[in-house]
Amino acid sequence: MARIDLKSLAHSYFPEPKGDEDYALRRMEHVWEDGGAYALLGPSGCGKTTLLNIISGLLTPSEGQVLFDGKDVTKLAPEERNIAQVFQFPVIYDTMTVYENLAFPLRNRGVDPKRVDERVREIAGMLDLTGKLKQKARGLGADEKQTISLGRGLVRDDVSAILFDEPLTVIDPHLKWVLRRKLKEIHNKLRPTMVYVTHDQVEALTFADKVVVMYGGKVVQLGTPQELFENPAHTFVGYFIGSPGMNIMPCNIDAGAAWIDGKRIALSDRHMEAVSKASGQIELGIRPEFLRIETDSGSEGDNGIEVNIVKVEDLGQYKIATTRFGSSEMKVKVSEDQQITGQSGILRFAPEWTKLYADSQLVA
Ligand SMILES: Nc1ncnc2c1ncn2[C@@H]1O[C@H](COP(=O)(O)OP(=O)(O)OP(=O)(O)O)[C@@H](O)[C@H]1O
Repeated sequence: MARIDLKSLAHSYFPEPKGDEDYALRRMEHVWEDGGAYALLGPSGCGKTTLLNIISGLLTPSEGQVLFDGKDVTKLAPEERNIAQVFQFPVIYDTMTVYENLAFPLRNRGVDPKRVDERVREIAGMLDLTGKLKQKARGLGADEKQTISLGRGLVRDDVSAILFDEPLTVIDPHLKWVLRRKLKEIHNKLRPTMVYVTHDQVEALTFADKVVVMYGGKVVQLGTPQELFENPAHTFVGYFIGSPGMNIMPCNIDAGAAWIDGKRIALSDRHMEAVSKASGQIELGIRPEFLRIETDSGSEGDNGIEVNIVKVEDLGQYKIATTRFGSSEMKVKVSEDQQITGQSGILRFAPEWTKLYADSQLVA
């Protein structure tokens, strides 16, 4: 498997791009480690497929290079790149058995029959296809056919990378969950370099060691699921990751505090120092998990503000309280055993989890 380097990579579908807005992919510089499981995550139109197609060779980037283990593959066609690909819909031969389908990528390259047999049985075992090896693919359901496609993608152990383009779209929700876990297990066992495109954060966060979050043609953060949760580098990552997403609101900075709708939220020296060097629109962000609501007694103090509680949704293992002050709203994740009485309370901010953004970029 290979390390993938994206060097000064950018792509515009226009022959003469005039500005940033003409780029489907804005300039990026990344190293994706050999044996890593990467998810490309982002909303429709953010450039995921463009990036995947550049890595697979279906598309030649208008700028920059793609290297596999240091070798420049930018101009090579997909078949010259030694990669495996799994698409949204099954790519299998209906007239072949499941065994033959799984064996195909290996036989096609003249792999020794004994090795073919070992490998087919190993992958079939991992994907629960062993009992179906002798069946023709034609009679199988869409889920099973797509599972075979995954198997065909995984069966070679000599590819530089395995690229998955929303591979679980056609799979029913329960099996989706099972296959996601299986892909993760297979990755842990075989350590191929995997790149997995999805717009589903749960899929990305359960599958990947590193998630590449894309927005508006840019990689806005590349990090572990924990990093994306704890330290969103961009307000989009705050919104997009988490359920509900981060509370993010414009604020003014003055006298050692952030001011939102006339309410004062004390900031640390670290916040103040970083924000003093920043310019642009300043926003405060805090995840619902790092806010507390007190409804019994207490006063605002340094890290609390008085709020109205406008809604409490009980989601079983926890509740989400929607609080309002002035025209601002913040959501709070509350444990299932906390009783919320009354219609007002004190909303408390954990200072270490209070983030400041300048023009959407994290500053502290
Ligand atoms: N062949 C093309 N010609 C011109 N513009 C294109 C082409 N393919 C994609 N685009 C544009 O490039 C941008 C990125 O598209 P891309 O398909 O890479 O996004 P995506 O994140 O994969 O979206 P989706 O999840 O909907 O597939 C979009 O603005 C899209 O309209």
